[in-house]
Amino acid sequence: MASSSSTSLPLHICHGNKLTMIINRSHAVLHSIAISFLIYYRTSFLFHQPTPIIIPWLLLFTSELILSFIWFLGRAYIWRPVYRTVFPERLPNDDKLPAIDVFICTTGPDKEPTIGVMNTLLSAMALDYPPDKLHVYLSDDGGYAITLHAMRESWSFARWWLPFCRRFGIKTRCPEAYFSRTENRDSDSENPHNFMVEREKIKEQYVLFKERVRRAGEESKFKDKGVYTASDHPSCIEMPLLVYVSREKRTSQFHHFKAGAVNLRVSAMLSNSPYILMLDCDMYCNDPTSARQAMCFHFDPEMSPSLAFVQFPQAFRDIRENDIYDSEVRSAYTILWPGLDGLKGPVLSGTNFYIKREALCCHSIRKDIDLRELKDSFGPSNEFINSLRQDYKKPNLNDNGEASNMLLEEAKVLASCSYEDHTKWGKEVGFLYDSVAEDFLTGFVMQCKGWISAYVAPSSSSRPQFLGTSTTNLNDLLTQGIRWGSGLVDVALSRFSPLFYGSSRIIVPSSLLPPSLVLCHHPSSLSP
Ligand SMILES: O=c1ccn([C@@H]2O[C@H](COP(=O)(O)OP(=O)(O)O[C@H]3O[C@H](CO)[C@@H](O)[C@H](O)[C@H]3O)[C@@H](O)[C@H]2O)c(=O)[nH]1
Ligand SMILES: [Mn+2]
Repeated sequence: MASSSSTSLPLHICHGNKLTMIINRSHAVLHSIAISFLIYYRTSFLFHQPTPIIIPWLLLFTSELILSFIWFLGRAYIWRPVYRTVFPERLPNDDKLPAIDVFICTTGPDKEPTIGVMNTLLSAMALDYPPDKLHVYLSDDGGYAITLHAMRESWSFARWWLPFCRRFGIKTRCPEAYFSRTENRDSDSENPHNFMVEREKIKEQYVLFKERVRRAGEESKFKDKGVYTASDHPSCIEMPLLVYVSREKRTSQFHHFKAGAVNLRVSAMLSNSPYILMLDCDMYCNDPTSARQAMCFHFDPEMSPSLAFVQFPQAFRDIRENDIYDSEVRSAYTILWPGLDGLKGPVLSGTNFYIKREALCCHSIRKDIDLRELKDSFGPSNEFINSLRQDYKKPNLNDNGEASNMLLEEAKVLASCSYEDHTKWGKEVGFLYDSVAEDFLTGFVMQCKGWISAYVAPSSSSRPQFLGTSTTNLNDLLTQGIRWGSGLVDVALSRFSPLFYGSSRIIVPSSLLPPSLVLCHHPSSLSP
């Protein structure tokens, strides 16, 4: 529980449901007794009655033991489920809030429609947070000219959209979602006529913006990437506030998918905010107060020193009524994550989390640390190493919010694909490369190193903090399932295998969490 600096009232409270806990634990005890009897029965049969059917009997017993072990690991989830309530209105004044860098990742317009990505971008720019403390980076992993062009268009449209949202207290700050709603009672404006006139004006601008982006997408200069392709292009950076980043990609160098695309170095050069919000390009900010909700934990003097990230659930807006494939992954966000939150916190879930930059860069830089040692970890850039030494507090921008040409040149060097050679990026620093499930692996290693996390689900009366699109057809679902499964197998077989790596450092039952995630949540991932 945290107290705001101005009052003694807590910024957040954590409550568990005692009755659920008692029922869960009693059930676990009863079930364990039943399993013990079963094991006793099988063992005594094996010792006392040697029969010709010994092989099937042994096979059956082995499978029962494996299933019991998986069941045992899964108990960690229900051992101590907790729920959080936040009080963002008790945060200190805006001038005391820390800056936030928002990272939105996209791979290309073929799979991820440009206008959808721009909507996510606009919703992030419109977060209810001091505008000078919000920096939005679009990481375009394909390096598409159309994405950069659409981003410039979004910048122009944002000049209409952001003041409108702030003036009328609009809650749905993703323009597409806002204008496609029929009722539009989102504002409690005192002057409804004025509001409606203004709304129509903005809607007109939005339609024009969409049309310009659509037309540009059809132009050959944007369709044709010239000599470059999505996996072979140089780096490119545009700014300010809204920053376009496309890291360099070469076919000769492995790119490590999203983990490689999330470029912490470029943002350290420009804004260097102490907190980072990660977003998938199809996941927009549905509640503008999420940043302040996260700050309720990061401002907690007791929790903050070891708190790596605050995770929000993934909610989806395209779930069909029957959801036959469970695209909503409901059990994860309603049962498992609150269960993990009662222990050491939820696992990193790829998107919708506010993370401390320091947790991703491993450690704060001690003043006495050797420069050579720093360069071995972070690469040769002196500018980048200086940014670490500034303790993540001083943005490198001038009074107009602009970066010098020299800084932009340095940022390009940092975005090059060879910069990471012979450094610890991806091995110990940043998002880890050992698995395609970079989120799970990075979060798990962080927790092994002593960091904790918190989970904030929306209350029944409030709106989901983030809304996105899910996989609704079997083909996409299988592709995603295979990627997640193989990502977890990568982890299970890597030097970070949870069966060995975390166990000695995390106390039981927390140590059971990662292996239980692999075994219970994705048991298929262990099958060949
Ligand atoms: O090479 C890549 C691949 C993906 N992405 C981006 O990563 C995000 C997630 O990719 P997606 O293909 O949509 O994966 P999902 O399975 O929907 O995503 C879940 O699983 C991923 C791990 O497999 C996490 O990274 C995601 O945050 C999590 O939401 C998207 O914004 C992509 O644009 C890249 O930038 N580069
Ligand atoms: Mn996705």
